[in-house]
Amino acid sequence: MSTLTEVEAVIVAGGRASRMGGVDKPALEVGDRTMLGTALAAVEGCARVTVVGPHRDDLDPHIHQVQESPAGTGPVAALAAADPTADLVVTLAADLPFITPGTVVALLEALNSDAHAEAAFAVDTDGRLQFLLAAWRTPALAARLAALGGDVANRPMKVLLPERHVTVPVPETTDCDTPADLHAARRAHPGRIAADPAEARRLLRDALLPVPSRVVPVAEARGATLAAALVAAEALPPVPTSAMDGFAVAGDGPWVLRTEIRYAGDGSALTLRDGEAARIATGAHLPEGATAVVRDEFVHVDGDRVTRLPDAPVRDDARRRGEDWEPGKVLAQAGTPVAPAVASAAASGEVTRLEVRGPLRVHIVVTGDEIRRSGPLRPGQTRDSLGPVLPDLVRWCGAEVSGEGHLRDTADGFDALLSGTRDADAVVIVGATGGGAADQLRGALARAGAHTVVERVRCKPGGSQVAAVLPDGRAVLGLPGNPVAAVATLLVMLPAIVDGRTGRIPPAPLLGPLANAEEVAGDITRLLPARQGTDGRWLCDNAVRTSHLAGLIGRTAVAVVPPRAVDGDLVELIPLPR
Ligand SMILES: Nc1nc2c(c(=O)[nH]1)N[C@H]1C(S)=C(S)[C@@H](COP(=O)(O)OP(=O)(O)OC[C@H]3O[C@@H](n4cnc5c(N)ncnc54)[C@H](O)[C@@H]3O)O[C@H]1N2
Ligand code: MOO
Repeated sequence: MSTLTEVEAVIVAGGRASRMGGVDKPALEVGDRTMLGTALAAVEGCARVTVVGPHRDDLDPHIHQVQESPAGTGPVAALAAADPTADLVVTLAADLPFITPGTVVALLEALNSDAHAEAAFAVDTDGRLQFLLAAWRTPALAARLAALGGDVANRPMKVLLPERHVTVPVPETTDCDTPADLHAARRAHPGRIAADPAEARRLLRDALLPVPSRVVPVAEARGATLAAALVAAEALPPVPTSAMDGFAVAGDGPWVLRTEIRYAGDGSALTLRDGEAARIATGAHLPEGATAVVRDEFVHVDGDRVTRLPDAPVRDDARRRGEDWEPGKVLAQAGTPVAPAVASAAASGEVTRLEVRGPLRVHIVVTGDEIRRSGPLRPGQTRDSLGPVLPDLVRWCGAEVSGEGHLRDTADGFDALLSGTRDADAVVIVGATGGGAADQLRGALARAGAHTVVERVRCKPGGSQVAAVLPDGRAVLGLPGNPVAAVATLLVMLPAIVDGRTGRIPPAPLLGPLANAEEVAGDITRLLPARQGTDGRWLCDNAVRTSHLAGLIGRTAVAVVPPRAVDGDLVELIPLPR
């Protein structure tokens, strides 16, 4: 067979996947790399590799990048844009998480084994032809494209099918078109031990698919994430307005004072003729004919005569229509949380409804036969010191509580929990990450068809946490039972679930310099209660009892202290609720 050095590869990696909430499908991770990364690995060694789609800054510079025109017009347009020149070309999609270099070799061998064949196509286990997973004689592909006479946009791949072709059974053809496909592909890969909390967050965020968006009145959007940009519907100000208490004037002055006074909220008709002035209040709309506003401090009024003071600066104290923005101005991009400023800017821009995802609805469960919420403790029981405060912590992370419960340590109970909380977007389970209880949680996750994203994290406390995704997209976060570990893990991980499921752009972490790093840093990342000293540096508590939250009293944040940190290092600070 030919060596790969005579072969080009074209990877079709376009557009936003509409069936997956508009995510960038080639960038989704399955296993330990993106699906585009899997495609690139499969064609490594080819003479030239072309990726067709939106430009990706993170690709190796030797990879050729082109975009079909217009963008998003399908695979035929993408192949036309790639324009390969080597004798042979391998084409593949960027949503095939199981293809390998062997898949590519099998296609090329099949093509070479039949001198008359113009192309070799993969067929899946059901015998269906995979048009994009193919090897072509490049002139044959060029001829098929030329025969379309430039009409390549949004054409089905079958228009390229040459009469003389061979097929190759390829078991790795499973593609990822829907969330269910993606979920099934990911389940085939084991969960990971994350190197630190930052990696755990990234893995979880990337494994989650956004919930469907909805259009709601602004007041109902608080706490959600914008799914579409907030675009001003009206100019601000919509009409010329006075910025000061003073006089609306027409012309250069001096002016004759009209008896009418222009108050804010006054919409009556008033027209100034050249040489006239009228008293006006801050926020009032300018009368017709007004050329400027002069504030009280800059004029002298004598009867009905108004003159500008000789040393007063000549300045217009009016706000002009559109001075702040014109209609169509993007006030906040998609992915922005609907915080008070966003809701307020929507009001200023005359926008009454927003397209949003979320707020994230979280179902909270504490587990453990020994845990008791209220009433006197019986022998063997432990007071539930987490259940009463978890709702506050969940809301602090920017989510809503859709339900709460206490679960006994039985397999049935865990199964019922996972199948019965479908109105939630995420399930937070406390105290089932280690020992026997963990088997209940992991067993129930396996029976429910979950994909475990994070199996453990290299950090202390919180190392035993589990994060998984259920087939319907719900996130499951298993928090360690020790209360300090549970709180630290929740504060680190729940915001990542909000990001992943609502499409929120991850907020930049809050950073601060450490005061006593050398005392508290260990071999793995530590999550420690911290407070700010008078010199502005952050002091961490080294010896923290994890069985109660009293150690968090008077502390402002949980510091994420990386291994071998030194004094003065900037570290992430996760604010604690006040
Ligand atoms: N042999 C080992 N045992 C444990 C290890 C270990 O590495 N080897 N790790 C310890 C650490 S660290 C943690 S954290 C816990 C994690 O265990 P689970 O997530 O399964 O949690 P539980 O065993 O159910 O509970 C641990 C601890 O916390 C108390 N707890 C649980 N829920 C509450 C609540 N709502 N309010 C107050 N206290 C709660 C529970 O009674 C236990 O004392 O495993 C350690 N063991
Ligand atoms: O895993 Mo435990 O969470 O270290 O405290």
